[in-house]
Amino acid sequence: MTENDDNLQVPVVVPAAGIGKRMASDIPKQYLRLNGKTILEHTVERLLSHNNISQVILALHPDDKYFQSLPLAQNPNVKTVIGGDERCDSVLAGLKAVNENPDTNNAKAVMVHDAARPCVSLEDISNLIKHYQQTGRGGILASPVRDTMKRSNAQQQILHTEARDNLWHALTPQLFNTVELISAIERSLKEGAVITDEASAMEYCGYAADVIPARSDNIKITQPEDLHLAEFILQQQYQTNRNSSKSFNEKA
Ligand SMILES: Nc1ccn([C@@H]2O[C@H](COP(=O)(O)OP(=O)(O)OP(=O)(O)O)[C@@H](O)[C@H]2O)c(=O)n1
Ligand SMILES: C[C@](O)(CO)[C@H](O)COP(=O)(O)O
Repeated sequence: MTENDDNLQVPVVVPAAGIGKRMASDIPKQYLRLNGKTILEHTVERLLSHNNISQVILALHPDDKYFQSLPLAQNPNVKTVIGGDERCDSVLAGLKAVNENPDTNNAKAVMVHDAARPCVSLEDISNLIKHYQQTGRGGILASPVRDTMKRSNAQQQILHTEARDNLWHALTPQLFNTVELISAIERSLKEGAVITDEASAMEYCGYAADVIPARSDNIKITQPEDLHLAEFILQQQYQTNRNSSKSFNEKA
């Protein structure tokens, strides 16, 4: 069922219950600050600045002691649930809240976006939503692989070179029919399928899933060296926005 409506509102589940092991920081990486705000705030504010997004459902760690001190905690458009042991568990908790919440349960489509991806562009989100509206098919933002890709054994001995045509980095948001995605994740978990993103659950259950070409600077902040890169990307994006709003005001 496509929803050709410019006012289509798509709720977003944001898994934010991780502990950031690979970041090796004193606090969960989503609460590290870049340009004066936590990564989580950057991400949620970016999402809520999109015309088709008015509800964010955050999945938080059961022992999260940081969120309540953020202004986000007072935002009526931000709801929270308790996440789970794995990302997919956190996503499922958020999806069930979308399906049960009267503010969001009439939405046929839902997006899932990592808290650790604050640099996502509004245009890419628009492209993902337009794809769903025009085709009725779910999809994921993805960036084409640019490097030669090698497959090795556990001893890091190269086995072969992977063909890289039609090979993509899966990004987020990922957009799917809410009920179908809940069903796919539940079945995948029940049957022990390895799912590291929403599309892998949909693929496992035979649902359609498309890639929508997107910017490669929609990075997932994972390791320490990602922080400076993300800070630079965000600074560039905010500067571009300032310049465009300045030139708009000068023309007005
Ligand atoms: N049980 C989990 C694990 C991860 N996440 C979220 O899923 C997103 C992507 O996961 P990842 O980058 O792996 O974050 P962490 O799991 O925190 O990182 P690490 O694997 O290094 O511990 C993050 O926003 C993270 O907070 C979650 O909500 N629940
Ligand atoms: C969902 C995701 O960001 C797509 O690339 C990725 O699979 C998350 O993996 P992680 O190991 O939970 O960071």
